[in-house]
Amino acid sequence: MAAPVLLVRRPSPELAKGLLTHISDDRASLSTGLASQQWLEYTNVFRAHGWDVREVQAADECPDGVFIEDALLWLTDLSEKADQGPAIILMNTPAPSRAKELSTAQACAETIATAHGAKLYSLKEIGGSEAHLEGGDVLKVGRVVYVNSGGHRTNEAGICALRSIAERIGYSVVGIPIQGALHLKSAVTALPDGTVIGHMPGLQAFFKPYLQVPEPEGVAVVHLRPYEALASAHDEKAEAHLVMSSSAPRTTALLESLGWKVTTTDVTEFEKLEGCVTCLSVRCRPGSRS
Ligand SMILES: CN(C)C(=N)NCCC[C@H](N)C(=O)O
Repeated sequence: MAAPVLLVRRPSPELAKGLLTHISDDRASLSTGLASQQWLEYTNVFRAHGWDVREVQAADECPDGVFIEDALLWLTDLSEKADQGPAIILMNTPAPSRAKELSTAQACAETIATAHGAKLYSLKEIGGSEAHLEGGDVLKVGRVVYVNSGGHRTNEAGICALRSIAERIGYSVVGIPIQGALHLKSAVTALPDGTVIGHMPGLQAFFKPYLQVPEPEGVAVVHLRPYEALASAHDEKAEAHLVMSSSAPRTTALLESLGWKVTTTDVTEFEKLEGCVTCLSVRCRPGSRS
């Protein structure tokens, strides 16, 4: 894989009919025109940093189709010999209005798997039709894959199916019981040095090191670094450039004060649907500084 691949799907014209679970309903103010502009600017941040941005086939009949992270999961091979190759896993959502997203996501996953020597898995084939998992419920921190065991989009059968894949390529899978947030990555993500960041109370019990951030929108960061690397305290901060929402200026200032390079981007229209900067893409990274 020459350049890392960013899988994205453009927003549906029906975006304002997207699902809401835990936040107040401001969908009436949502502008699909502004959402399209924000989505394009989001993809341009990655293009500007050497990512190969690939569009998954549009799914205009799927209001939440832009949240492609929930449909596909990429796991770089972090096993000792790295002889298995990466895995790209088709998720299995329990949300009826999102089920139709999976067919076009699968078509893209097949293309990526062929082009990049990845093994394609279907969660449903491994765990059965009642095994549910969405990519928003998965947070990779080095060789640990944290999965939400307290939500309603992922269940135990889904976690077991994921574990049967992930352990083969060097990961351990740890369930975290998140309550009161849609996905695991609605509550926490991680800095390149392995520090987990969150905003809701009570999360520090699950993660070490942990950093409380001042805004809920500040929880989500994506690393612009083009390769997967084991989280380490010695990560070159200048190299580990982060993308985050413009809706969290105090968190941006906090992370910059700690030496992290941050690029902010507007995702307000997606935040109205409980989305964030991680949901809008699948980051397919090669395994090392290749
Ligand atoms: C990290 N997050 C939150 C995600 N990966 N997905 C957001 C999905 C939002 C959509 N309206 C829904 O309710 O499915």
